[in-house]
Amino acid sequence: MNILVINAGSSSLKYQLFQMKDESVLAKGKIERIGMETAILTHEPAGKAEVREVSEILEHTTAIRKVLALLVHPEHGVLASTAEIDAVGHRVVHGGESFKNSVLVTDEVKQEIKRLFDLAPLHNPAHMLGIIAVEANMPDVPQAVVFDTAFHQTMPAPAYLYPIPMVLYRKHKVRRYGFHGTSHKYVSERAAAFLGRPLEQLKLVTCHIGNGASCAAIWGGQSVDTSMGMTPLEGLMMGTRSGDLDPAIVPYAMGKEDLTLGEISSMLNKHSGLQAISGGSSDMREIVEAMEAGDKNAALAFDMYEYRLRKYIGAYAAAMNGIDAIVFTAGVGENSELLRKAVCEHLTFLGVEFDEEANRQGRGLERRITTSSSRVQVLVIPTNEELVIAEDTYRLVQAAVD
Ligand SMILES: Nc1ncnc2c1ncn2[C@@H]1O[C@H](COP(=O)(O)OP(=O)(O)O)[C@@H](O)[C@H]1O
Ligand SMILES: CC(=O)OP(=O)(O)O
Ligand SMILES: [Mg+2]
Repeated sequence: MNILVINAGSSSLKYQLFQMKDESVLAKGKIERIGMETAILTHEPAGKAEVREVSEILEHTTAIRKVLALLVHPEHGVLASTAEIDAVGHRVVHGGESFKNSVLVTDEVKQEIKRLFDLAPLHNPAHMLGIIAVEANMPDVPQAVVFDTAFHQTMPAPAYLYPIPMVLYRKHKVRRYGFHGTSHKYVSERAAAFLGRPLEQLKLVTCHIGNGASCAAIWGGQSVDTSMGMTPLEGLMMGTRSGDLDPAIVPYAMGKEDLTLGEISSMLNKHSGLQAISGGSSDMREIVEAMEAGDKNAALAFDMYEYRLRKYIGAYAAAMNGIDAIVFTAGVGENSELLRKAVCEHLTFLGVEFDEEANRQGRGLERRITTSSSRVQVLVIPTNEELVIAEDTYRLVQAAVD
C-alpha cells in the first residue's frame, strides 16, 4: 500500500510517499516559505536526482497540485499515475476535545475541523485546503487525519485549565490543548531508544522548535504539560507568533492603536515573534546571519527567543521535580547549532555539560550534544511526524477494509 502524507505547517508543506510494506520512502519533499515571494521547493525521489525550484507559491492548494504533478512526473516522478496512491494521511493541528485519536475523513469530520478554524487560524484552514485539494484530484482515495492535540490529552487538570471562570471551560471548551503532539511523542520514544532506557522511567523535556515552537514535559511517556495552549499562540516566542504575554495588552493595544479583533489577532499570530523584534525576518537562518553581521535588532530577537525557551525548560524541570534529558527537534532545533549552544550553556545549574564538538557534528542524525558524564543529557532527534501519520493512516484504512 502506498500512502501519501501531507504535513501542512503554517509556512511550509512537507510530504512523504511511503510504501507501507517496509515503510520505505518512495519520495519526499517540502515547500518552504509558502506565502513569501520566494517559496523553495525541494523534491527528493528515491534513487533519482533531487529537484530544487524557487518560485512564488502563495497558498497550500497550489502547493499540493505541484506535489501531485511531481510524483507522476516522467523524469522526477516515482509513480505512473496518482491511481497508485492508496490513501492520504494529513496532519491536522487542532482536534479540540472532539478528537482524541486519528480518524478517517468523512463529511462530519470535515465539519468539525472547520468548526475549529477559530482555534488554529494559521493551521486548520491550510489542512482543509489540503484535504479538499486531494479530494478534487483523487476523489476515491481514503484520507485520514492525525491530530497534533491528541498526545497531550493526558495532561492533568492543573496543567490544562486556565485560572478563569469555569463556565468558559464548561460552555466553550476554553482550556489548554497543546500541539505538535505527534512530534513530541515520536521524539520522546526515539530519545528513550537512544538512551537505552525504558520511556516509562524517563522525565524528558522535548523542544519542538520550528516556525511554530513548543516544549513538552513528558513523564513516563505521557505528556504532563506543554507550552502551547488553547491555540498555538501561547508559550514560546516563535517565527511570527508572540507566545506568552500579559492578556491586558490586547484591549490596551486595541484602544491605543484603534485595532479590530481581527487585526490584533493577526498582529499576534503573523507579525510578532522573531519578525517583530528583528524588524525583518521570521526565519532563524536569516536572524543568525544578520546577527553575525552586527545587526543589533536581530541579536535582540535571538536573545529573547533563547531566553524564553530556557525559562520553559527550567519550569518543566520544576514541574517534574527533575529531568533526565532535553531533546531538540524541528527546523531550528535540528539545525541551529547556535541556539542549542546558547540554551545549553545557560543550563549548567541543571547538570548540563555541553559538548561543543558534538553540537557541530552529525547533522540529520540522532545524536547527543552533552558529555558522557553530563547529569542531564541533551539530544538532537530529527522528528518524523510523517512516519507516525503514515502508520496511523495505514491502520485506519486496514481496519475499514477488514
Ligand atoms: N540551518 C538552519 N539554521 C537555523 N535555522 C534553521 C535552519 N534550517 C531551518 N531553520 C529554521 O527552521 C524554521 C522552520 O522550521 P520547520 O519545522 O520546518 O517549520 P514549520 O513550523 O513550518 O513546520 C525556520 O525558522 C528556519 O529558519
Ligand atoms: C502547531 C504549530 O505551530 O504548527 P507549525 O509548527 O507547523 O506551525
Ligand atoms: Mg512544523
